Amino acid sequence: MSDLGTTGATVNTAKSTNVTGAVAYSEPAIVFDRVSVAYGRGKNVTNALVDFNLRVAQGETVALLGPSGSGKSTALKALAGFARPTSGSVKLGGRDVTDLPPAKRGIGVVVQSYALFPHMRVSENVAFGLKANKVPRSQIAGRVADALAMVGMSAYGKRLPRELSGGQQQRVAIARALAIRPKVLLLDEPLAALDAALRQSMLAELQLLRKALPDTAMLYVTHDQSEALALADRIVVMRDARLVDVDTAANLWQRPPTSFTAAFLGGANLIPCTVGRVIGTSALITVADSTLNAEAPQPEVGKIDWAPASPALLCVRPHAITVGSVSDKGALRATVTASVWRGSSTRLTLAVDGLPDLLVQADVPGNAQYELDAVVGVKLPEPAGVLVQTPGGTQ
Ligand SMILES: Nc1ncnc2c1ncn2[C@@H]1O[C@H](COP(=O)(O)OP(=O)(O)OP(=O)(O)O)[C@@H](O)[C@H]1O
Repeated sequence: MSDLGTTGATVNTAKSTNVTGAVAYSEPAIVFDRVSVAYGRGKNVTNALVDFNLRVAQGETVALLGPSGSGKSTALKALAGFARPTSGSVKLGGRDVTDLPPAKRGIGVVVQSYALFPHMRVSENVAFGLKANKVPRSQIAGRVADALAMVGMSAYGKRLPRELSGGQQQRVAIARALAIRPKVLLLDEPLAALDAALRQSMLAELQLLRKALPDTAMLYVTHDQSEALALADRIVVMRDARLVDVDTAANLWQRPPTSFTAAFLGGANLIPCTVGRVIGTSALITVADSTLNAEAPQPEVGKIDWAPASPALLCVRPHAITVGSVSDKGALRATVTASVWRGSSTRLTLAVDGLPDLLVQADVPGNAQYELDAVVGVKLPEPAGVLVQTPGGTQ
């Protein structure tokens, strides 16, 4: 497990230079300190979050990414005050808020089913938080108009929530949270209710917003990796109530620390291989009797022993695989077991000779016409991919 989430002093603490030129370190905007949350009691207890550590710097966007039920929303609820930790603490701007009621935490929250005030018009809903936060009356109309424009809802200010579609209501909820320009903004699957085109434009809006509010920390729950990749400075990958990995999107993508993250982020192929000679961060490996080069990464903290003759997994993205003739130099012989056209590419599922119990996924450009059971040649890139430890780290 990567523990960058617990080493926030070096990774997450915002640094600024004050007027005297001295470097000042400010408190992280968000701290989870060994937070656990359990629902129910006795035999019916669900450990929804276990020993969760994370620091989010001021102005940083962190995405919580993981499969359904992995504890993402629970982490967010613990911070917002909607779920009480059974142990551990949460801090906002250095202040322990574990025992504060939600309304006193001063954070903007958008959840998937956020209920707007049904009797208030859209503009009144958005203005509500501004009034509660004592924004001068003269600024309210302008701030409401700005917030509605950000979510493409300028024309709907006079409507009641029941006169809007679900997606439109959610956009108003986002506008309402944004209008108060909170230091911490929590978003739980905020785009899930929107159709694909709207989701894209809202993603772009949220990116702009991120730039427009450089001091606001955002914690963004999603199970959609493309949202996490588009928005987050860092991604937390969660599984079974625990943090599995945390790092920048680029690092998690290029050098996944765990097989779970490799598979979850981008659906990588994890091909069993045997490690040979390792020099620095390069390794010779054997895959189905072929000897190939691979990257043997080292984490920033700790060290992986890529021991010679030990088993490992070779992480190869589907788009990095080339499919051609079986007679191509260095090609592995494979049989096409499925072919699905996806518009700009075709996803081939391949049974590769010498790799039993594994189907390799390859994305080839365009609408490639391959017959089922066709024999093809599969070439891995150079280097062939990145080594990932087998689950449990057995070497
Ligand atoms: N109020 C509750 N009472 C009992 N169990 C709950 C409650 N809320 C969540 N859980 C359970 O806690 C676990 C974590 O749920 P959580 O909603 O945090 O997951 P998630 O990763 O956000 O999932 P999703 O992506 O489906 O929203 C799940 O097993 C869920 O069934």
